[in-house]
Amino acid sequence: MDTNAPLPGAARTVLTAEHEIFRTQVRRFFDREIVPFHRDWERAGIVPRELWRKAGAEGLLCPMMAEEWGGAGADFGYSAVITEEIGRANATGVGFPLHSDIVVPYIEEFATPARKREWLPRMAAGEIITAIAMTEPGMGSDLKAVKTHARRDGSDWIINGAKTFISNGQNCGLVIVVCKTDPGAGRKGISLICVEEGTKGFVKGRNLEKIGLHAADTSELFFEDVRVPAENLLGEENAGFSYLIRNLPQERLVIAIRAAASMEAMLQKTIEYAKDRRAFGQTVFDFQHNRFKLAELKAQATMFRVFVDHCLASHMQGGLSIETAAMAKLLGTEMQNRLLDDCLQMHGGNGYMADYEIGRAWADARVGRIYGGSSEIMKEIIARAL
Ligand SMILES: Cc1cc2nc3c(=O)[nH]c(=O)nc-3n(C[C@H](O)[C@H](O)[C@H](O)COP(=O)(O)OP(=O)(O)OC[C@H]3O[C@@H](n4cnc5c(N)ncnc54)[C@H](O)[C@@H]3O)c2cc1C
Repeated sequence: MDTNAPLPGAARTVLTAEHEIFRTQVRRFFDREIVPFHRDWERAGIVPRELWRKAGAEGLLCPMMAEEWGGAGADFGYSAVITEEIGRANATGVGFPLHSDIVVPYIEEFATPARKREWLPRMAAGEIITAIAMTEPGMGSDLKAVKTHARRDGSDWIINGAKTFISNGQNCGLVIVVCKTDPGAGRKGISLICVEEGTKGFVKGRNLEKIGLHAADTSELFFEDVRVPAENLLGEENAGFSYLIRNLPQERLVIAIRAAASMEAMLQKTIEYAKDRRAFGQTVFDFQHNRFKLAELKAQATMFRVFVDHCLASHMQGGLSIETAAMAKLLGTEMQNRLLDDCLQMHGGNGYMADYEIGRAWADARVGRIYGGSSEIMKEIIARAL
């Protein structure tokens, strides 16, 4: 069965044959370099940096980056393929989309030419892994309440503050720090400033213990009188909030795309499991209750695939609105949580065992309703546009 088809027997129209050729290459890389090791990385709490360099050499990082900086100058469809393969393989520790589709685009758009020359080729090669630090111990959803502060001192910025829950936080070679640069100005007093690993006063705290996403490094980060050159500022001073808002639809679409792929893959595995597992003299699939449940799940996943492909097409044409991206994230992650719970149930006790993919996917999916803007914040965004 072709799990990439949105409707039985119908090919997806949003991606081209070239995208699908790329998928074959990505899948081969995943099967060779990621799938056999992901359980070990879950135990270690981190993915090795070496994987990033291999992915860079294979052209799997920053596909959209302009060729002059070391990228492929490709469209977002190529990024979508990588995200889908992460969802399909349940390789949730692999933070490529955060790096390629969320953090690096800020650098490519807003860094000075000298900084772009210095950083971007190394980011495409996987030599510099990136993170973005918005959330703080006392603040997450209400971004304008950020406390981390940066002040100008001659030709430098001096940053003080603490961040938490930062993805790629242990592995990052560079982090974009969301700072207050005009504390009295609310959202109009926020700037984005890059801090490199090894800068004096920049300390990586604990790799946080989570209930899922065990292979992903998620960290506290501390900034104590961290001095960075003025040119580490991205774009204009105090314009950071507007840059963040502009790029959020892509971040939310990435989460929705991964949810769609995860639902399809885990549903397919559950169907196979139910057809194989026997109880009361028949297969689990033979019970009408279970066949009806699987039929419902298939219908829901199919409906979401059509919507998310519509969003993907809109985004590739430059027309995905903030509220439509919020709808995709809200619907996708909420549906994914329900669907994976039903799939886990159909696995019985095996579903609760970490050796089975479904249990891990179920735990990993929970965060989708929280990060990248929680489900409640998505509803706020959608409601504002009503
Ligand atoms: C695994 C993981 C990885 C993460 N990665 C990153 C990262 O790389 N970078 C980063 O900066 N952050 C990251 N985060 C943080 C994440 O974005 C925040 O946790 C999220 O935005 C919610 O913020 P909060 O935790 O402070 O919750 P709060 O803002 O304290 O919210 C608590 C509850 O109140 C609800 N709530 C808040 N405001 C409203 C409202 N207006 N209306 C209704 N309900 C509301 C929320 O929906 C939530 O249910 C990560 C988090 C996790 C768990």
